[in-house]
Amino acid sequence: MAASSSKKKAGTKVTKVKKGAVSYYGAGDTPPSNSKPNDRPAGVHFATASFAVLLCFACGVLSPPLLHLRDELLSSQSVSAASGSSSDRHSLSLPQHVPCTKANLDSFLHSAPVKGLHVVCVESLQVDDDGNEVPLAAERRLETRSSIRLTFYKGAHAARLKRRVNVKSNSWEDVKVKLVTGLSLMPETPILQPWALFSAMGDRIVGERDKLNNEMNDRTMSSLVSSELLVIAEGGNWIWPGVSEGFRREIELAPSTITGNSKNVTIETLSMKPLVLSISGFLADEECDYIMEKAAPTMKYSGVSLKDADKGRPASDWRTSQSTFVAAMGDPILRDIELRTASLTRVPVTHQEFVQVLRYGVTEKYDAHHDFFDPSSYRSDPGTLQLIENGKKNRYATVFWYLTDVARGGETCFPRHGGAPPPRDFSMCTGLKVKPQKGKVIIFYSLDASGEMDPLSLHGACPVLGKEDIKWAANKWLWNAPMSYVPP
Ligand SMILES: O=C(O)CCC(=O)C(=O)O
Ligand SMILES: [Fe+2]
Repeated sequence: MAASSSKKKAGTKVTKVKKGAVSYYGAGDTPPSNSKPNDRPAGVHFATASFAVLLCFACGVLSPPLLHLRDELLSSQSVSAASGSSSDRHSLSLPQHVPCTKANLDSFLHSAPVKGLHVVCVESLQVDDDGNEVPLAAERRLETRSSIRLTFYKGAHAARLKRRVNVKSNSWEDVKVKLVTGLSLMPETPILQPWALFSAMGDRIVGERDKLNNEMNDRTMSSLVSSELLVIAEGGNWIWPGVSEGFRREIELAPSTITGNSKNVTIETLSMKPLVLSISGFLADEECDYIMEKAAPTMKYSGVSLKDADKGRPASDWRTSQSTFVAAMGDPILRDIELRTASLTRVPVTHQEFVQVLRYGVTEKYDAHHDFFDPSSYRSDPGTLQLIENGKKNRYATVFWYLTDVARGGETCFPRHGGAPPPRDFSMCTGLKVKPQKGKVIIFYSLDASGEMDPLSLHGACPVLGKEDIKWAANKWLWNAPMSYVPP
């Protein structure tokens, strides 16, 4: 990765996209009739926690989400090439240049279309001596251009048939019209978030609803051109393209707020359907020990947030583990991990719930469920419906932290792996099984790239089998929009 400043910033590298190979950038249902992930008792904790988070932001105890700023990179190429238009030159920071080479495209394109995910390449064109529009050499892409050429890979699909259009103006609104028509982008609705456009590194550049003044327009256009390879997520939040099972992508995380060091991690695709990614060594052993120690005094047998059809049933019908929510306020270690989680997912820290720590003793488990809130299951629960704004807001992804190794059992299972039908018995531990490993985290997406609930994200915790084993883990739930508090 090329960076113009000596200060290292978060980024990703991709070169090739071979199954199982690390890649580098050249220069990234429900149980029987359904419990829902969040405990009713824990639902109260959840709401209180969210309120506290909001209060904290309001009073400035926590820093605002600087993730995207922090992730912005000035590539040496973009800087040395910024000799053209004044708007380009005056850009404060531009995303890292990820050229649309075959190797880089291979790290973003899939063998089958992905709903709601698109890749767009942006080329600068200039009129040559014969009056023909020709692409500008990469190092001159920020210079005055006659137009830009957009190449669409709808559904992030590596199809041979790709669409190209030219845009003559330097106006984001004109580019937007081409994107909307070329990719059939769905507009924001009362139950759908606006779409957003990202650099290949997951930096949000602009969104459907953003209103840009002239300066912002110029900066946005420079960002599009300097990035070259762009990603659009119709749900409005970054999602790491899975590419294929076994695909590995190395990314650099934002520096730690405690040590100032940044580290590289490898994101491995465990499953495409549902999308499950695994990151070993994300948490240090000492951090895992610290979280368990901090959570231990308040651990209680977990509840579940009952769906309409399950009212009156005990939580232990589905879940026999203990849990507690832990706030990060005034806790630099937890706060550092939250920011690292935001850097890993490229989803702002404002979208996070407090971490929910879990403990399973021998035989304890959690039957298959979804982490999202399906509005159709909460028709008699106005509190939940209000919280999720009738479905517009929802849990987007789970970053699941494994705090201990478990010798036997205790896997996280995904019974619908590969698109399998819903299991007949939700307590059966079937499908993809992820073994707990201290410090490892997995990311699974409850909503797909289009922002819709993904029924295949059904998952559960297999019973712990070893007599000596205790499984400690934690849910870090990320929402598709900033958290807000709705009084019960
Ligand atoms: O413990 C696990 O592996 C999964 C737990 C889970 O899905 C949850 O708490 O929502
Ligand atoms: Fe879950």
